[in-house]
Amino acid sequence: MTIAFLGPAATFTDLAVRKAFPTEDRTPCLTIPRCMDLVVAGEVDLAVVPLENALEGTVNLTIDYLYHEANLTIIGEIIAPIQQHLMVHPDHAKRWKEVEKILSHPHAIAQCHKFLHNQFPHTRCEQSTSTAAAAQFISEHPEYRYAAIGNALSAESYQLVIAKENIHDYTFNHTRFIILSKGENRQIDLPLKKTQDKTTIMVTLPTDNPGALHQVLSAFAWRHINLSKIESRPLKTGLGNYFFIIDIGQKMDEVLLPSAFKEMEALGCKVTVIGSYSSYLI
Ligand SMILES: O=C(O)C(=O)Cc1ccccc1
Repeated sequence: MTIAFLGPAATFTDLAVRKAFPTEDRTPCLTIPRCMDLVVAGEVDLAVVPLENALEGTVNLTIDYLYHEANLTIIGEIIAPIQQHLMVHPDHAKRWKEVEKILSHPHAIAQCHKFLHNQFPHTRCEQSTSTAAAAQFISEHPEYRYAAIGNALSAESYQLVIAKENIHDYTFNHTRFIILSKGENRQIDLPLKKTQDKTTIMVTLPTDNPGALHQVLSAFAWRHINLSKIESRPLKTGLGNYFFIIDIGQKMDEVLLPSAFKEMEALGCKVTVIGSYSSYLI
């Protein structure tokens, strides 16, 4: 089996893939959409992409590409702890406080916002395609006095020195990664701790039915179905037009969830199940 992930080697996504699929082949990709495209095209079996971070929230690109472009199924979820470190080229290890620029993935920069604001108030941050891409750039360009933010494996893989450990602003820093597959739901069993079952749906509301969102929530509430997340994203058809992503705290069944979805469709909602899967913790 081959698994696409946001590369290069040693990203946080790569760490999750190595833990979840220790013996499978891995294909690094430059972007999250590229990971999904490879699954759609049948060039790889699965993709693992970040979906949500505890500090920074949803990875909008992942949700939006899933809704608008890539018809894929979520077959599993991996929740991984995230520790961000500041790293520099060994040539600059002693004078790391004088770096001129800090590179990283936008989510990693956002997770360290307070640290950067307090310790590097005059240093520019620049987005890179991933944390490991930032580390790789720094490794290949000792002539620049730059730093990268990323994990310990990327420091080791690209021969960088960790100048400051654990620079993320809040201790409880976790990221949810989803495992995507083409076609029907397929069962996977990962060598990790299984924590809960989930079903994720995407819902659009009717435009001519005031109170529809309340009624959607009622369809779950009176059945005692637990929701762990609801979020709106723009439909990209005009201001005020949204779709909703809803995480339900149980697997798809024969009766309860189908009856809730039928009730929502009777209100004029469009309901798409994008996965019913187990969540695993690293
Ligand atoms: O850039 C990476 O290493 C990624 O895998 C994306 C990411 C960035 C920050 C936190 C979690 C995942």
